[in-house]
Amino acid sequence: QFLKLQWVGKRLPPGPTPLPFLGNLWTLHFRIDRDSLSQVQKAEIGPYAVSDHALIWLKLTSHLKGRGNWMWRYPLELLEKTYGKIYTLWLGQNPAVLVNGYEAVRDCLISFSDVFVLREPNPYFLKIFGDNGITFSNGQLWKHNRRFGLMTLRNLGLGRRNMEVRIQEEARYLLNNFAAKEGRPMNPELPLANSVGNVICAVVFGHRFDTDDKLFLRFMKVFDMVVKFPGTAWGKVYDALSSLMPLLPGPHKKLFACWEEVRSFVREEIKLHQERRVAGDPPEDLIDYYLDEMAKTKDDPTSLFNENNLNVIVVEFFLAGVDTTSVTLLWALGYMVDYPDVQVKVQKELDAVLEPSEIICYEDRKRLPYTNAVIHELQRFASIVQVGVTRTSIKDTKFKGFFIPKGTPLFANIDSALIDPEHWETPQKFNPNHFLDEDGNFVTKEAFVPFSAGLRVCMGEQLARIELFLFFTNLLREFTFHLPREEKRKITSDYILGSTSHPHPYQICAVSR
Ligand code: HEM
Repeated sequence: QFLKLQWVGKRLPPGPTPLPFLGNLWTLHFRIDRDSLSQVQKAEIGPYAVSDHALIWLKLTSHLKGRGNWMWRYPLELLEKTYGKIYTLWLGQNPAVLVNGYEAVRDCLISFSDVFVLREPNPYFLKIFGDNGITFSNGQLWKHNRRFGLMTLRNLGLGRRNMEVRIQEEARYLLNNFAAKEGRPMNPELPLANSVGNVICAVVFGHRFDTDDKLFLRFMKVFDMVVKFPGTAWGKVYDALSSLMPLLPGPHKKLFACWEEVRSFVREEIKLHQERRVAGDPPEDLIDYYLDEMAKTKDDPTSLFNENNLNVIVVEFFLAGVDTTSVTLLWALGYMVDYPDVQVKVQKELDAVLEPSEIICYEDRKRLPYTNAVIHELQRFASIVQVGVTRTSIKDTKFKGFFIPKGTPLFANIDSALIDPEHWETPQKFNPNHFLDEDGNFVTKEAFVPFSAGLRVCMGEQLARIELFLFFTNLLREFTFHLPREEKRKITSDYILGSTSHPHPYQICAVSR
């Protein structure tokens, strides 16, 4: 096996020598630490948990103690020093190429966009989604579904009841929810997830749910479970032994029942839309748009519009759009508590520019350069998707002088671009000045790529940006956030590394201003 690894490795970019079975886990400072394992299992996991082997190992290495923040960056930085910006890591018995630094990441995602465009099939999501949807599909179907998704998001951004208006409404519900706590300590995680979940409900179903609606709460809870599963030890066993697992008892059986519940919730919504829909009425949400396309192409045997595909696309919008955005907001409140001077400065700007009862619009970001810079900086620094989502090469490829065989998993390390010292003055420090010029004007930065780039760039980027801006500004205008009196810790100094990195659960007080 050792010789086999050596032989296969010869064709790939350089990297540390892999050991049989373990590959390069030792290089990643891997050790099985009971604490880490249980934290990983408990971790809230977002859309990209899947079975990305690298993420699993990175997760396990992330809780090593004694080196301060951003543990997993450290071994990757060491590897970069030894092997350069592009190297191979053996994650167990599977090789993966890591591409580091903004320039190489950009070339990989943009110049080679049509080459590194495939997603690796994943047993867990393959079983649930089959060949449908956007995030895990490839080829013609991916293009077709992505085009439909983008067109729908664009259309929903227009008109009187557009997405911005819906988010403004949702922000008001969130403010009421926080205000009801009257400054007592609370964990903001669930209210944030429910609000962001309701924005996706507005996009796909055309309506929101009361946050005490039992059906909605059950949906969010079951959904949370199915999303978390791939990050658990059992989830990893499932992916490793996927052909055997259907024959064996275990928690995965329960999980697939949960998936069925999620899908039947969505099926019910589709049915309601079908019953209610009057031909010729303007479509109001993603399901309406899709049903119209299905009706238009019903006599075309080659049409890719079908109900199963619709169901998966709807589920994927929750999968990709809830955890990512709500976790970013969770970090946002954590940074405001940890950096009270930044919080005060944001509030001063909001007070100076906006009337107290003025409805905040996304356009207002242009009048609020400091606040806008803070939102960008916290996205950069929180770096929630870490190394990014795996791609594979569509063909044998020469990339920056290295041979990448067809089908090799590859990570364009987004995090390495977000902390590239060539592009950021103080890459390892939370510093809103990264996005301000000397006169305090907001400046964009090309290395700011939290949504990735190229053909597979995040489809919900615009929606997420509007959500982050409106939720953040509304919350900061209304409340001052601080730790409960008896607590002294820093919220943002540590994190749980799931598929998105989360702060450890925390309690804060939202005191009305
Ligand atoms: C702060 C929030 C968000 C962040 C940081 C984020 C980040 C990302 C990243 C890094 C990718 C992978 C792109 C690649 O493969 O290179 C991605 C893909 C995707 N995102 Fe987001 N995302 C966010 C919110 C959303 C929202 C709100 C939606 C809802 C519509 C969404 C929908 C998607 C979809 C459908 C994909 C798959 C695209 C494809 O494979 O073609 N995301 N996102």
